[in-house]
Order: sequence, then structure tokens, then C-alpha cells
Amino acid sequence: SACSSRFVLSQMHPMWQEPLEVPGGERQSPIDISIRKSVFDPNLKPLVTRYDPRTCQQIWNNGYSFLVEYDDRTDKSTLHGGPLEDQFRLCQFHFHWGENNNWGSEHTVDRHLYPAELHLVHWNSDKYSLFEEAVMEDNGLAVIGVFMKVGKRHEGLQKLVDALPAVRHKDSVVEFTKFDPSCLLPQNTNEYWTYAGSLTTPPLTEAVTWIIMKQPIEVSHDQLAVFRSLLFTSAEEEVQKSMVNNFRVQQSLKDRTVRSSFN
Ligand SMILES: NS(=O)(=O)c1ccc(S(=O)(=O)c2ccccc2)s1
Ligand SMILES: [Zn+2]
Repeated sequence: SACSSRFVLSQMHPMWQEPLEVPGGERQSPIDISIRKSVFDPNLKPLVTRYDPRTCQQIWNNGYSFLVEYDDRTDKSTLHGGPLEDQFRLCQFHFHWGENNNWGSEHTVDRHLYPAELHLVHWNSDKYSLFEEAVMEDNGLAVIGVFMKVGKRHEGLQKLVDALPAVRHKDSVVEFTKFDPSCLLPQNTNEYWTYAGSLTTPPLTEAVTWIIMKQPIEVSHDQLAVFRSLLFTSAEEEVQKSMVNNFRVQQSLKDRTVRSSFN
């Protein structure tokens, strides 16, 4: 899928310094979601996801996270509803996590940090014909964020966890098929926050409608430990660096309002 293979994320080290200026800079992500400052919007609709597991293709360690990539050449795995006016196509999902269970998520809720956060990345296939075009437009992308907390083992996630040793190093790819990402959504997808933001890794473009689920999913301590066994570095590099703390620092809300789909 074009959504991540053609875009080589900036070669800056994953703990990259914040670039001096970013495109626009008025709607950057991630942010802290203040529950009391969010505004209930009764016009927000339920989210509708239709994912076809047959579009799942591979897992790729891009040196920043690991991406599970989907065939986005047709409208087989889609997202619409919620705050969205158009239909969006799933291109990949990936995660952000910490070196321990005390932190790791990019977004926070009333400053509460989760040990990890899942991002399901979609692009507006009603308005654009290629992912590359959508990335440059302010309504081009929609990312569903799901918080992850430590608890019982997540059976659906285990198939993915078992494949991770095959993509331990940066630039490694392994075939990964027949995975339905809706198993990673919480059972209640009607309660979410939404706001206008950006990609949280370079190019940081301000093209994302963020949809953050209120209900976290539970994963086990051991499953998160396997995430931390991945490496930022490629097999050739002599010094291996554990892939941990791959989250961006929080950004100012500026002149934005976070809406909630629930009261
Ligand atoms: N963490 S996040 O969900 O905001 C995110 C960062 C990068 C991507 S991308 O790989 O889709 C991509 C998109 C456009 C250009 C390059 C990569 S998605
Ligand atoms: Zn992300």
C-alpha cells in the first residue's frame, strides 16, 4: 500500500528533535484531551468501520514503529460516519509505546498516560485517488486512536505479537494476511473525542481528523514486552537500540476545541 511504503519517514533518529517549524503549526498532534473542556456534539454520528481481512498484506518495521499494511487500491476496508463527511480507506495501523507501563501513549486524557496507543490510518478516497494526494489536504486523513492498558491478554493481538520477531530490525518486512483490525477496537466505539490535528511523525502535515476512543483495550504485560523487543536499528548497525518511547511530545491545543460524541 502506498500509505507508508513510498513515504520514507524522515531519517532523523526516532527520538528526533522537534523540527524548528512545522507546516502551519496551528493544529499539531498529539494533545492532552481535557474532559471538562471538550464539547458534546449531538450531531456526531456512530463510527462505521468495514474492514476486509483479505486486504491485510504485511508487517513492516520502518524504524519508528511497526506498520500492518493493507491493500488500499479499492474500497474494501473503509471507515465513515462519526465526524466524517466522506468515506475513508484503511491503509495501515501501527502503535506507539513506552519503555515501561507508566507511559507510552501519544494522547492523554486529563493528563492520564497509557502504556501504548494504536493508530488506524485512513485516507479520504471520496476526494482523492491516491494516499499521497490526501496527505497534503486538511481533510485528507482520518486516524482512529485506541488507548491500550495492561490487563488480560488480547487474543486478537497475539497473532500480530507472534509475527514481531520476524521484523525485529528496521526495514524488515514479513507477509501478514487475513487480519481483521476491528478485533483491536473497543466494544464501545460510540464514545469518542474528535479534533483537527496532524501526523505525529514527520512530515507532521496538518491533514488528520483524529478520532480517539474513550474505552481502552486491554493487552497483557507480556504482549507489550514483545513490542519493546523490536529495534529502531537495522541489522547492519553495530549498536542496536530498543524500539521504545516512540511517541511525540504533546502539542499546544491553540485555537481548537475537542468534541465528544457522548455527554
Ligand atoms: N502517528 S500518525 O498516525 O500520526 C502517523 C504518522 C505517519 C503516518 S503514515 O505512515 O501514514 C505517513 C503519512 C504521510 C506521510 C508519511 C507517512 S500515520
Ligand atoms: Zn501513530
